[in-house]
Amino acid sequence: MEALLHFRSAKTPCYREIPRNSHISRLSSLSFSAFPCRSFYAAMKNASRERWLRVENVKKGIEAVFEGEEEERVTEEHGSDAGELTCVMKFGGSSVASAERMREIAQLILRFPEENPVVVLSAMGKTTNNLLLAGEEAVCCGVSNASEIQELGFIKELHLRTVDELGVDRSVISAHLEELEQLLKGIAMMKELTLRTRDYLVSFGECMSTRIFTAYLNKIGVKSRQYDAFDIGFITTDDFTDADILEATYPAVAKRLYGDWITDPAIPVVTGFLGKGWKSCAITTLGRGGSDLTATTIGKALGLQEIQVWKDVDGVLTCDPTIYPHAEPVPYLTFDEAAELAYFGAQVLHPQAMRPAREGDIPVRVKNSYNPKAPGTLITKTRDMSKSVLTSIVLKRNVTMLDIVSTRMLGQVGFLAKVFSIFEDLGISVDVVATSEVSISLTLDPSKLWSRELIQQELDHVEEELEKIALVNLLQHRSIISLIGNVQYSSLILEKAFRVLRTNEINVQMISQGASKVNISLIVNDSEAETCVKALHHAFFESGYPSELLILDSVSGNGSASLSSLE
Ligand SMILES: Nc1ncnc2c1ncn2[C@@H]1O[C@H](COP(=O)(O)OP(=O)(O)O)[C@@H](O)[C@H]1O
Ligand SMILES: N[C@@H](CC(=O)OP(=O)(O)O)C(=O)O
Repeated sequence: MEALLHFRSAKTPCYREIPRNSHISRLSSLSFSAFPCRSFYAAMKNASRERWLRVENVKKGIEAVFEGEEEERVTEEHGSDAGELTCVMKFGGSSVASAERMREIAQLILRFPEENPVVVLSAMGKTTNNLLLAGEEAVCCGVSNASEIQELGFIKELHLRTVDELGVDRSVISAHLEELEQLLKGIAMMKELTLRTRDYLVSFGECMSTRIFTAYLNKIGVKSRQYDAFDIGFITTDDFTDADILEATYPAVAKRLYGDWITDPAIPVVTGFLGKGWKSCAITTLGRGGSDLTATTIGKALGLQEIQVWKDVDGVLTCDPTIYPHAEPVPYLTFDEAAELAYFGAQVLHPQAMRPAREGDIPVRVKNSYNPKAPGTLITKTRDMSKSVLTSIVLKRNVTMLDIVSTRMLGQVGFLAKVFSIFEDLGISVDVVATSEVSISLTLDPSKLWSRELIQQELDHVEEELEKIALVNLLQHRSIISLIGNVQYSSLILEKAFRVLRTNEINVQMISQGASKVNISLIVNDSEAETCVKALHHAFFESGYPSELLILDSVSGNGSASLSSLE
C-alpha cells in the first residue's frame, strides 16, 4: 500500500494516507477539518476530472500533495481573488438586539477589511425566550386566540421595526412571520408542545435575524449569503433542545461553505444554535447559548485562524458580573479552564463550545461588541500558568446533593460501580463527587433535570433505586462554587478560601478537587452562596496586590510558600 495523499498544515499537522488506486470518492469522505481549504477544493475540483495533481500553498506553510502519473500545480492565482475565509465572528442576542446594534456590528465587520469572516448570529435580543413563552401560551390559549399571543406581537413588532429601520425589504422575513403564526395555531390546536416542536419554534429567531442582517450587509455593499445551519450539514443527535453535533458535520459544512466561497465569494451569515437530527431530519437546537458551539464547529470544520465570540461584556470575567459588579476581565485562559468555567455555570460560554476549538487548536477570542477596543479574553491550548493562581470564581445554584452510605460492611467490592450504574440507567449526569470507602457524596447536574422538567419524579426515582443498596440523604438547594485556577497551588487556594469562609461563618458541605487540574469545587447552601462568592472575589482579586505574584515571590524567596502573602 503506497501513501499517495498527504495534507499537511503547519498549524495543525495532519496527514491522511490513501492507497494509489483510490478514487476521488474516498477523498471526499476525508475529514476536512485541518486542511487548507481553498487549495484542497482546488485539488478536489481537478481531481474529480480523474487526474492526479499536486497542490501547494507554501507561502502559508501549508501543503497538500496528491501525486500521480500526471502532475499539475495549483497555486493561489487559480482561486478567486477574494482571499480566504479567515475567522468566525459570532454575535450573541445582545449584539443583534436592534437595528442600531446590527448597524454597529456591520461596521465592526467592515473595520477589518483584511478579514473574510464567517458570521454566526443568535436570535435578536430576547427572541428565543419570547418564542418559548409564546409556545407555552399557545398550548392553553385556544386556536382563535393564538394570533393575539402577546409574545408573538413582541416578536413581530421587533423584527418588522428592525427591517424598516435598516431599510431592507419586509419580504426577507414575512414568510417566516406567517409560518410562525401558523405554527402557534397548530400548537394551540394540538394543545401540546413537544420538544421537537419547541426546537422548530425557537429556530424562527435565528432564521430571521440572519436573513435581516444578510439583507442589510448586501444593501450596504458587503456581499453576503444567508445559511440555515440545518441545511448546510449541521448534523446532530436527535436529542431535541440539547442536541450534540455529530462528526459528519465537519466535512459537510466545510464542503458547502468553501464550495460556495470558491465559486461565488460572499460573506456567509449562518444561523447559530440550530442543527438537523440525523434520524428525524427535524430541526434540533444545541442547548441554550448554543450559537457559541456553532461558531467553534465552523472554526474547526474550516480550519480557520481564529474564532471570535462577541458578547456584551469585556471578555470572560473573574466572576459573574450580575452577582458581583467588580468582576474584572481575564486576559488569557486555556481551553480546559474555559470549558470548566462554562460547565460549572458561567453563562458567558456554552459548555460544549470549547471542544471543537480544542480539537482544531483554534484560538477563541471573547470580545465585547459594545466596547470593541477592550482586549477581551484569548483562549488557547496552553498559556503561561507559572504566575497564575486563581482565574475565576463560578457559581452554580440550585444543585441537588446526595449523601449515599453503603448499608454493607467496609470494603464491599463494587459499591461505587453499582451507584454509578443507577445514575447511568436513569440517564442522570453527576457533577461533583467525593468518596470514602463506604460513602459517596455527589451533586446532580441540574440542567439535565430541568430540561426534562421531571425534577421531583426523577429524584424520587433516584432515591428509590439507591435505597436498595444504601442509606440515602437527599439535600436540595445547594450551590457549587468552583474555583478555576492553577491547582498546583491548591493548598494556598484552599487555605485562603477556607479562611474567608470561616470569617463569614459559612460551612462547606463537600469539597472536590477532581482529575481536572483547573478546578476546586466547594458545596455550600444556596442561601450563603452569593455572600461567599463576593467574599472570595474580594479576597482573591481585590486585596490590593496581585496575589499571583506574591505567591511566586514567597515561593522563590525562601523555598517555602508563605500564606501571609495571600492574606
Ligand atoms: N464569568 C463570567 N464572565 C463574563 N460574563 C459572565 C460570566 N458569568 C456570567 N456571565 C454573563 O454572561 C453574559 C454574556 O453571555 P451571553 O448572554 O450568552 O452573551 P450573548 O447572548 O451575547 O452570547 C454576561 O452579560 C454576563 O452577565
Ligand atoms: N438564541 C439562543 C442561542 C444563543 O446562543 O443565544 P445567545 O448567543 O444570545 O446566548 C438562546 O437564546 O439560547
